[in-house]
Amino acid sequence: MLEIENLHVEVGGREVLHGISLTVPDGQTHVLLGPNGSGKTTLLRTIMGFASSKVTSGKIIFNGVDVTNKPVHERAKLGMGIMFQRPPTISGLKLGKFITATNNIDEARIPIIVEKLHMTKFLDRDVNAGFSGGEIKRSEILQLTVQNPSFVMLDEPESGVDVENMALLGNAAASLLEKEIHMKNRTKSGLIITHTGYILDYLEADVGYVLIDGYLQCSGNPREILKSVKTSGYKDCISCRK
Ligand SMILES: Nc1ncnc2c1ncn2[C@@H]1O[C@H](COP(=O)(O)OP(=O)(O)OP(=O)(O)O)[C@@H](O)[C@H]1O
Repeated sequence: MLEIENLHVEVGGREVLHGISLTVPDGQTHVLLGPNGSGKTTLLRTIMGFASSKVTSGKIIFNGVDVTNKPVHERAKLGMGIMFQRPPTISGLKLGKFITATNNIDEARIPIIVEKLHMTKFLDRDVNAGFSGGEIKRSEILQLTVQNPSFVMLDEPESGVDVENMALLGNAAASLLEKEIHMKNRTKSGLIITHTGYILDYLEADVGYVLIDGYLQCSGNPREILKSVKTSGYKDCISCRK
């Protein structure tokens, strides 16, 4: 579904990603780990097409289409969606109106999903205005669920989320990624940034990567990578790079 070829990206006049290549096949979910500031969010924002990320060389191919120079809204139309780490507040736009405008699912399902995510009382509030950390994450996964993208990017879905909200969020993400059906029948794929790996309690991931200083250092079984990082931090990955 997604192929990234030798991607070099500058942010604020400095190269942050130095030749990233990866492929996420149909039906698979990959996770991205790495220390703070290593370029994980930049990679997701570049895939989504935000102008702040300047691609200086390399390609992003989505379902066979070269999207490297396409704007965000065209990538969204093609089926890409992102859950932000720190989404903006949108003053003057009610959440209820927003999800109706961006809806790509059977309308009858919306109230059920809203209820499941405990978001009913937020529908008449401006998007993210005064929402708590956990409420923002539920709002984000609600927006993504109704947008119904085929390529789902989640940027640190766990941060600031309590145990009960984590279950709501994790189950919603699993459902969005069609984890209840066999991989070969899925129409969805995903790329998830995680520091803690809590999201893996709710959905299986197929491949994990470690990004260090803008280089994809290694890839492999996500749980094994996470275990190693939890035991010895990123020092082995860093020494591996030197
Ligand atoms: N607009 C900008 N101008 C200058 N530098 C930037 C800008 N945006 C991001 N950066 C820098 O790019 C680097 C990568 O940032 P990024 O947010 O991608 O890291 P990350 O791996 O997602 O970190 P974290 O785990 O802390 O969220 C950081 O050093 C950051 O300060």
